[in-house]
Amino acid sequence: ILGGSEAQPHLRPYMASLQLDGQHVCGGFLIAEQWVLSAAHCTEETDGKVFQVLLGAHSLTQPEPHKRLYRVRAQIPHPGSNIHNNKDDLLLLQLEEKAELNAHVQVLPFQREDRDVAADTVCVVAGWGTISHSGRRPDKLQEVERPVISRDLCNERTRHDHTITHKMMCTDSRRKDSCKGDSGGPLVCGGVAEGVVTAGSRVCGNYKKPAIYTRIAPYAAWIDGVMAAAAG
Ligand SMILES: O=C(O)c1[nH]c2ccc(F)cc2c1NC(=O)[C@H]1C[C@@H]1c1ccccc1
Repeated sequence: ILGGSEAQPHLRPYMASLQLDGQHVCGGFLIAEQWVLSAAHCTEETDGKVFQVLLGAHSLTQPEPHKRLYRVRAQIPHPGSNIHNNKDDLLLLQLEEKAELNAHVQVLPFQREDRDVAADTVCVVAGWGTISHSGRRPDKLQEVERPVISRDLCNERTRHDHTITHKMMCTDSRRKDSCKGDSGGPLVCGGVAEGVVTAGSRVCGNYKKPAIYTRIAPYAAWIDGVMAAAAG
């Protein structure tokens, strides 16, 4: 997160850190007791290794009550996701067991109504991603408020040049922005997850390259289907 501030500890109890060998790779968030939603690109370059999911954390390194690392039973990227673009950039992770819910570990509801969030709506994005252009990594969860920008503005030639589909949304990236390592985390508007930070590599903090999120509502049926099928 560029230009943000340290989150109030455990006030975003849905936040997840996707880790490989104890290292934070991407964000994610709890959408059900046994399910975390993140971004499919985060599984690139992991040569088939399976993530572990840290829940209940504020600091990535310090011992904290209710902080717990969960094994992942299954990682399911959206079938339409691919390495060439940001399309369908979603990843579902089934935890080995149901997460123990408490004040520090809670599910975040996601938007099911497929309607664009109005431009200028102020949303919040949080994560343990880079906090400086030099790539400094925070130990504690960061957050920043960002206004939604219209798809038309985001699709202008000098911005994302008509690559933003109706299943994506954008926020202003002037100075304050999500960045590498924040991918997979939720864009929260009015207490509901409306988007997931896309994990395609992109410059951060440059107003000419707005942040891109996968809208969640268009994928509600896919998410429900995967969770129902796995429940058996
Ligand atoms: O965050 C992303 O957009 C993104 N997309 C990817 C694709 C492949 C892939 F193997 C990883 C990623 C990845 N995350 C990262 O590189 C994370 C490791 C870096 C990081 C940044 C800040 C703080 C801690 C760690």
